[in-house]
Amino acid sequence: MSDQYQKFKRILDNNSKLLDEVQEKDSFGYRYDFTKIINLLLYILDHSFDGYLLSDGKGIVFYGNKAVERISGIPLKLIIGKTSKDMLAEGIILTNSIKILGKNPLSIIQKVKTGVEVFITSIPIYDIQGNVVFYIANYRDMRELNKLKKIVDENAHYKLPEAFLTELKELRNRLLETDDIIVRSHDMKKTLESMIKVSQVDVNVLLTGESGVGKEVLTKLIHKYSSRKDGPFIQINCGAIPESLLESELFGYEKGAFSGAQKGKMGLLEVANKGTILLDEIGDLPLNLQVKFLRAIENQEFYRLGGVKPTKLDVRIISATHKDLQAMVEAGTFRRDLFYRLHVVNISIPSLRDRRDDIVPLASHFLKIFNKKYGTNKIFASDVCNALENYKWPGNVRELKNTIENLVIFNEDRMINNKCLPKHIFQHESECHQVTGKRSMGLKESMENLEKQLIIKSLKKHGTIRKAASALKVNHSTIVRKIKKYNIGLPDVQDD
Ligand SMILES: Nc1ncnc2c1ncn2[C@@H]1O[C@H](COP(=O)(O)OP(=O)(O)OP(=O)(O)O)[C@@H](O)[C@H]1O
Repeated sequence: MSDQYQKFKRILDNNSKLLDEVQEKDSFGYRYDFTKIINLLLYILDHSFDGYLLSDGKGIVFYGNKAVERISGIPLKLIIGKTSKDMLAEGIILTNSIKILGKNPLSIIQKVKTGVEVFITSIPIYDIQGNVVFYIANYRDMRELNKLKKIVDENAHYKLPEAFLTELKELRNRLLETDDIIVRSHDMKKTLESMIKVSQVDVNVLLTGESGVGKEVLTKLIHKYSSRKDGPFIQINCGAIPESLLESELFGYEKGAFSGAQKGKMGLLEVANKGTILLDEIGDLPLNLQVKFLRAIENQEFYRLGGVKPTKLDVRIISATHKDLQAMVEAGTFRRDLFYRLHVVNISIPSLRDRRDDIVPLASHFLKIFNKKYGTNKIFASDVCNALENYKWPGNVRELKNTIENLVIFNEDRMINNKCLPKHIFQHESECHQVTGKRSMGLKESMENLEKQLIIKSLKKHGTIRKAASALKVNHSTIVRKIKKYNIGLPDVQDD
């Protein structure tokens, strides 16, 4: 104690005069005056670069440090004594932040009346009965975070200090959480890094990936973190609109351009001016429109149907497809010149079966969403995770989302176990798939997967760990160790 105290004293002696006021010496050593210690803590908070807001269990702010004022540009006297609801009503904050006063830590981006965007992480503090007694909200300036990101992007070729990169990644993860996008697998993290990088450069992007992998949600992310974020985000599915309407939808038309055109109409390329347009299913764009579109990109302008005055094209084009455009080019069904215009950067989003580490976090995320939507409180049994991870998910994240919604709606019991899952989920399960699946697993990972599957099967078949161990011709302790290693759930198995 006294060593620690001396160390603390030395640091403070060098930095401030406060310590003399904090301590009161008695005959046994040092006694502390807690009022003074709290003052010391507040002194430290006031000299912190990050902002801190403390509110009571009802969300009424009782303390804010100087950095909150510096970051938000709002005087503290307008904040202290108020809840976020009061601040929203008074126009001090422009986005509703009530959800940060929940039972769990949460991060949000909040816009305040000075126009500044603040990244807030709120952490509830509990008493021993589990009631929230107060909240600590950590304030960070989005401009600072974006500056940090820019430095990293611009200096990607230099080796930056590890701690700096770790912090940046952590911030990116937290930003993602505010966007409700779940990314845990290594491959998807890499894809996301490319997305964030490309969001900073105003180039056309071609996103490839099977249906339901998340092309649309990730396109919105590119738009949101780009310099066009204040412009519109427009989306059109080229495959869903009849060919006869697609041209006027994209390019617009002038009055009298065709019978029935009593008034002129803007096309989506014009509506998206200064923003981003997502052309989904670009492989379905008919050849005649491919020509017109190419011309628009090359000339940076286009004509409405029946129009004689050109309209400026100032949009970032993100095209998405689950088709093999390169093969279509070779087959002559997609123009090569347009392909190269759209494909300045190509980002390929892996199928869900090739990023199995994302499956359970996504399933838990959707369970939370649908529990909230339907007012339920369903939970997964541990065996469900294995089944979900082993299924091929041909419809990718969309199929997983629909499956979880169905389970929440139709499952009678609170606990969702393997028996509740649709039968087809088990039809694809086989060790062979584990070893020869499309994702290129290393030999070690493939062997481990196979080992895990064999243990699960043997446990299911024999019902006890000892019998399963005997069937697999290994010791009981080996199976126990591997159950732990692979996190295998044991609802119906006895530890004999
Ligand atoms: N990483 C993710 N985190 C959370 N939700 C996701 C994620 N990826 C996809 N989703 C959800 O899955 C569904 C399908 O995603 P999305 O529409 O982006 O796929 P897509 O690749 O554009 O599909 P399509 O090619 O059929 O248009 C959406 O409801 C989306 O919100």
